[in-house]
Amino acid sequence: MKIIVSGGGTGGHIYPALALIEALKIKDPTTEFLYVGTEKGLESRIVPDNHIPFKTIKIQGFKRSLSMENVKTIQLFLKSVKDAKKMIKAFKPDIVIGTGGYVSGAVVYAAARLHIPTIVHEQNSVAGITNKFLSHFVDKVAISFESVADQFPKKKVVFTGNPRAQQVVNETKIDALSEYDLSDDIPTMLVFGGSRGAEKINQAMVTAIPELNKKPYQILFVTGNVHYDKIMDNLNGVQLNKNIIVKPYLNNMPNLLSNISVILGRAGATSIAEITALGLPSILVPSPYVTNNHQTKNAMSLVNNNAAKLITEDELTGEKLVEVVDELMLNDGVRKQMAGNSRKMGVPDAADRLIVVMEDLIKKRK
Ligand SMILES: CC(=O)N[C@H]1[C@@H](OP(=O)(O)OP(=O)(O)OC[C@H]2O[C@@H](n3ccc(=O)[nH]c3=O)[C@H](O)[C@@H]2O)O[C@H](CO)[C@@H](O)[C@@H]1O
Repeated sequence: MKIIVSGGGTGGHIYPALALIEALKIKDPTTEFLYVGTEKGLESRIVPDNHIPFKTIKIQGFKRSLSMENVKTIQLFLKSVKDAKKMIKAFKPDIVIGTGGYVSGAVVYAAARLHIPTIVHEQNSVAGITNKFLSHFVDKVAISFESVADQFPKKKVVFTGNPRAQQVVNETKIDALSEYDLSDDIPTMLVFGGSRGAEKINQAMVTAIPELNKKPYQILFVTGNVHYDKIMDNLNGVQLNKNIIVKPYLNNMPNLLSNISVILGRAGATSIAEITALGLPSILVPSPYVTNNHQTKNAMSLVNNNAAKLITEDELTGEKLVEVVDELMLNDGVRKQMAGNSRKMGVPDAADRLIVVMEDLIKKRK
C-alpha cells in the first residue's frame, strides 16, 4: 500500500499522523509513505527525525480580515494545489490522509480532484477551518470527539479517536524519568503548554517554583523551545531543588507519559487524547487564543466527567497553581478517582479504527 499523509503547523496535527504511520508500519512493513508538509511548520523537523520521506509545498493561512495578503494566499493555494497534484501523480498513492493545518488543505484537495480516496482526521471538539473546507470533497471525516459530528456532512463522519492515543498506550514502559535525574518512586507532574509551550503557564511556574521546591513530589517542567532561554534568564538566581527539572522540549513523550502521575498543561486535542488513553489526571489551562475557543470545549469534556481540573488563563497565578497542584499531587485518592474517569474517556485502539476506515475505502474503490 502507498499512502500520502499531510498535516502540519503544530504538534497536535503532526503526532497523530506519525502515530498512524507507525501503526500501519506494524501492520504491513512494506507500506510506503510520503509526508507532505511545509518548510516553516514543526513537521519539517519532526518528520525527517522519524525517518519518514518528507516533501514540502509553500502555503499560508488566511487572515481574518479582508486584505491584500489574502489575495496572495489564494494565489499560493492554487499554486500549492498544482504542486501537490504533481507529487501525487508521481507517488501514486492508494489513499491520502489529512490531519489538519493549512498544508493538508492543498494536498487533500488536490487528491480529491484526482479521484484518489481521501480522509481527513479531526482531532478537536470544534472543526478546524481546513477540515471543514475539505469535508465537502473527501470520502470520510474521522473524528475524535462525538460532539464535533454535526459540524461535518453527516454521511461522511466516522468516530475513530486520535491515533496518538494508541501509540502512547502501546509504548513499552521504561523508566524514562532517570534520564532527567528524577526518581521513579515519587509522584511526578509533567508541565507543558502544548507543542510550542505557553507563556502564561511558564510565568506562573516561575512564580511558583520557590514554593514547589519544598514539595514532596517532583516536577518536569517543559517550557517549549522558543521560551526556554527567557525562562532560564527569569530563573537566574532562583534556586532549583532537585525535585524540579526544566527542559525546552521532550522528544520521547510516549516513553515518558506512562511514568507521570499528573499533567498540567494546555487542552490541545492530541494532549487530551494522550491523557485519556493513559488514564491520567490533569490540570488544564485552555488557550484562549484558538479558533472558537475550542481548547475550552476540549477541556470541559474532561472536567464534566471529573477527569480534570480547569484553571482559566485569567485565574492562573503562581499561588493558584500551587493550590490546585497540591490538591492532586498530595492526595492519592483524588488522583486515583480522576485517573479512572480519565481512562473511561480514552480510545486506545484509535489507530486500528482509522486503518479499518482506510482499508474499506481502498477496497471499495478497487
Ligand atoms: C495554539 C494552537 O493552535 N494549538 C492547537 C494545536 O496544539 P498543539 O500542537 O500544542 O497540540 P496538542 O496539545 O494537541 O499536542 C501536542 C503534542 O506535542 C507533543 N509534545 C509536546 C511538548 C513536547 O515537549 N514534546 C511533545 O512531544 C505532545 O505529546 C502532543 O502529542 O493543535 C491541537 C490539535 O489540533 C489543537 O487542539 C490546539 O488548540
